[in-house]
Amino acid sequence: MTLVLRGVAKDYGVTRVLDGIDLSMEPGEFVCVVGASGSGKSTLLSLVAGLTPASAGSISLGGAPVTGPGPERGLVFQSGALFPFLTVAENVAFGLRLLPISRADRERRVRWYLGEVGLSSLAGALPRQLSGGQRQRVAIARALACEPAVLLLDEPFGALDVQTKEDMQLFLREVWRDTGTTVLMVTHDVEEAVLLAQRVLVFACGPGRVAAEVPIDLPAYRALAVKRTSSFLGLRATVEDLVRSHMLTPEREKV
Ligand SMILES: Nc1ncnc2c1ncn2[C@@H]1O[C@H](COP(=O)(O)OP(=O)(O)OP(=O)(O)O)[C@@H](O)[C@H]1O
Repeated sequence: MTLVLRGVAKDYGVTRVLDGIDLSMEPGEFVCVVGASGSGKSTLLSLVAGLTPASAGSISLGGAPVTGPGPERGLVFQSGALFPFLTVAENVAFGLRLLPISRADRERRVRWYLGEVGLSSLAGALPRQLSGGQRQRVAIARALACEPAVLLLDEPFGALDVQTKEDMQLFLREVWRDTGTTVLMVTHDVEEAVLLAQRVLVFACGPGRVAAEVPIDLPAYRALAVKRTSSFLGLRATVEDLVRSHMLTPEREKV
């Protein structure tokens, strides 16, 4: 399903925080959004998730307008936000209760996606018994279990240590290739964006908008060693420079 945003804007009170967002994502694409704090990156995800309505413009998925949350769009936040009193398997099964599928199919999906994120042996554990990386894996499995056309990720690895973060980045690329789901991911981390995405959108502030788009023409298979190649370092520098040059609000730029 193609995700299309046309002229999307968002106002909070009298403040326009996003303006003129045009974006089209083909099925199976991986796009990362980077940019200054407050440039509206999370707001963009909330709009696509249907958690809040756009003030102008249109958002559609597979030709159908987005008017609220739906199982075809899975959302994962930085904190994972698991239900603390449900086991890992129950957390993964949670969203499936809303889908018109049989109990056997539900159980099959929970088993499959727990296997996919490497947590089958922890199916009966509670979230507090898991590490931060394991909790994020459960959150991703929970979103994937609904087999969404689009996976929306908001800084999913922002709270993890460097080593765990790298493991999760490689894991996410694998899951993306296995499932063919479309991924729209917000991150502060330019290196992460260049490692994961097929193209990177750079947001600017005041109001939030797409200031630049950088295609990431690295090989489809990316091991961590790709980070040491000259093409990776060049792309990272390009995106970093763009982020920096669009950090200032127009008012500050005049000073
Ligand atoms: N519910 C809300 N009510 C009022 N203003 C809001 C609300 N949510 C976000 N904003 C404002 O909208 C702007 C964009 O916020 P948003 O969280 O989308 O930015 P961001 O780029 O994701 O920032 P960060 O990188 O710091 O997470 C900010 O100025 C923020 O204060």
